Amino acid sequence: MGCSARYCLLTLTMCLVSEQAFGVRVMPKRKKEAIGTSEDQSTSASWWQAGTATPFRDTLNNGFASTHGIVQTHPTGNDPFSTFGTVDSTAGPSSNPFAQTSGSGPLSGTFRSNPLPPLTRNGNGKLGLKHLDFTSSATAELRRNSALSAPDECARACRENEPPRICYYHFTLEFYTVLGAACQVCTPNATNVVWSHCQCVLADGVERGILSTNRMLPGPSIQVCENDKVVVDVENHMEGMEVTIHWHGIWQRGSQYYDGVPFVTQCPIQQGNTFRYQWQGNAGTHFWHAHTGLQKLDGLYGSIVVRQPPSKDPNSHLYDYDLTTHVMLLSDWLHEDAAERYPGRLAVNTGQDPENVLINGKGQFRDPNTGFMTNTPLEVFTITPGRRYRFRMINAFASVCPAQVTFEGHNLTVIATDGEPVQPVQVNTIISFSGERYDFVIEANNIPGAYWIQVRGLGECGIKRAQQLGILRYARGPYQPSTPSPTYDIGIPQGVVMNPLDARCNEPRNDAICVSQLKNARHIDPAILQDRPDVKIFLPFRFFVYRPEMLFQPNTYNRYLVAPQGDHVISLIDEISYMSPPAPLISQYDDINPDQFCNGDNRPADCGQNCMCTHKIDIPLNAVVEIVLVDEVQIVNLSHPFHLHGYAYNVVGIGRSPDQNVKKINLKHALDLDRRGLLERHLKQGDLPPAKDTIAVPNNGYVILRFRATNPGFWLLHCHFLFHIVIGMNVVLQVGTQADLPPVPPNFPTCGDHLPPITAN
Ligand SMILES: CC(=O)NCCc1ccc(O)c(O)c1
Repeated sequence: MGCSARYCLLTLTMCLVSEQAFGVRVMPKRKKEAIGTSEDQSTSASWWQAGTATPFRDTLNNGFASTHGIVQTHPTGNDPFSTFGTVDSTAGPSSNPFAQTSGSGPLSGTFRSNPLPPLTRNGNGKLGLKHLDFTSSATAELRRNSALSAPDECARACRENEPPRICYYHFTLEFYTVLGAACQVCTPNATNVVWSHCQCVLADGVERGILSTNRMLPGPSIQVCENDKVVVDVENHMEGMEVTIHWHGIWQRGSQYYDGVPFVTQCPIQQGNTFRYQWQGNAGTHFWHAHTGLQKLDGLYGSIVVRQPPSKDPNSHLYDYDLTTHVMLLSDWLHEDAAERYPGRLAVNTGQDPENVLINGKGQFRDPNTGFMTNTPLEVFTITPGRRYRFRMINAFASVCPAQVTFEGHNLTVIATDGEPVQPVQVNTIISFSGERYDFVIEANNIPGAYWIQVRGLGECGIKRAQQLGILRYARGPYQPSTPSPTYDIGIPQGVVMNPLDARCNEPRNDAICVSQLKNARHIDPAILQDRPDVKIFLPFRFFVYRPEMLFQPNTYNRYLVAPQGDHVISLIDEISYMSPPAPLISQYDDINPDQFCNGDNRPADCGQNCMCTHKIDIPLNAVVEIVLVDEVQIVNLSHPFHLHGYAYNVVGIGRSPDQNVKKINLKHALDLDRRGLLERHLKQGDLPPAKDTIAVPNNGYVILRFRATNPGFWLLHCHFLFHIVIGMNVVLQVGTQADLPPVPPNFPTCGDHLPPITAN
């Protein structure tokens, strides 16, 4: 019964499963013993009942999810409904459920003996040792080195004068499965942070192969305090695959070689190898993801939260809680490997638009053909009446769809974007693009109950009407919202929108707020606002559309993407399509043939319309840099989000052509507008352009960014849409020279071509 070729209705699957892994429902008491968690566990039995979208538990009151603990910014308040109490200096070890197994306090700086959940029993009632095997390498490292702190010790309230920690993580990357056999052993019961108690990945209830980190989706969350050192051992067990991990939003000052860009800052990590990343985090909401190939879209991502003492956050007075569980990672989701969509097909499953959207890896899916809906758990965020909560939203989409987030019955006060604080603005809906983060405060000031959270995929996602729901639940209130579930077409009213798609940013309006209208909550280097920057770079970008006869000429093998309408395209920035060099710029610069490099001023001879080379622009250290990104994409209605590694830049202007006669903006027109002083720049005394590291260039428009190039390195600037990266929408900014960079650590892996002389027998 029940299983179509492509997916199983979870109800049926889980009914089967429950017979094997029983106890969950039939013998709740034994289940309780077996899993050794809080009594609330038994409620989880109800979630697979057919036909309902009942979320089965709340993320605050669960057992092992307590690795999340609770991080509170103001140690005076106590959340009366939290099971584990709040983390504050007076709470001592008991605030940390793992710490209960030992005697030393959380500030001792030494690793305590038992970082693992208690041993579990398997279905036969025997002790299952699986968990020990699973985390053995992490455990071993932590045991060996007493200077290291475990992930749950690092996810804490931050205070001034506390010594920094060294926070250790071990990521095991594997091929894995949604609804795999692990789901016969257990059902996940929480938003897991670092180690999942249960290795069953449910996603949206549709079976598929994925790539996973520690058998979790999303992968582990890294939550630390500013000045902590983060150490992540990435162990690659994806057969036949290489990988790098990029720490999106982390500036990597002094650790430039750990930025995770293949062939720019490192050789990719080979199968069977472990690569140790070490960095110190700048404060804010960030995330990590694979930067190689299409792996991110198959599941290799997770959140990063770098907290500060409240005294250092200009908006800390606006919220009472900054919980480890109130991270909201949005991802788009396919029901097949991403590689099925690249270079792309002409007949079935065309284009690159996702089937679904996930919130923290959770969601449900409605089969458009049968109308059946899976009933996997939705994400639930629990709040207490009267309190104000900081939410940290991460757009980890890979496709071109913007994500629109709306909370039923609650305003959102935006207080930060891409990790950088802004002066608070109140909105009802946030539209975000791949790579962006928005932090907002929600006050639990409505009638205690359960409220819908709606995340709609816009743009191309409108074709499949991809959306996902979550629940904002008042503690001790009902689990199920009283209103009908919002649909794609009849959703929660959007109200005032952060980041409107029309990008009308330079006129008064009360229905929307553009990013360029946000005000930085921090001081701005006056040099940023000077009339003339030291370096000014116009970067137009577009697609090149191949004629098939050109693309499929015998003995040529140019890359391409089959776009939704069937065009075969590559990406161009300043008429160049980025190609990776054969070895990393940062560690093996001299191994690279200088002819490999190019830029607008140095185009290789006879480089045609599809010019492919390693696009690199040199920038003097400490220069004030202005970049004008100009959307030259014809026809399609896309806004491309550009991400810069190594920096947060100031967004000094967003706009479209003021010239009514111009149908399509291009480089020539943008240069002309600039000469006439008609490009929008907020550089007046007292202007406070917000700092970001990812910004959408409006369709048929431009964005102007500025930064002072104080961080030397090789920094990728690129469209964050995954399929645009692989067809070349990237450029490397080389800031300073090799002499300005720290040397790579000893035995840094090397790679490159192997082309020895051909020997005759
Ligand atoms: C004429 C033209 O520029 N065609 C490109 C269309 C395109 C390319 C890539 C995408 O991801 C997409 O959605 C659409």
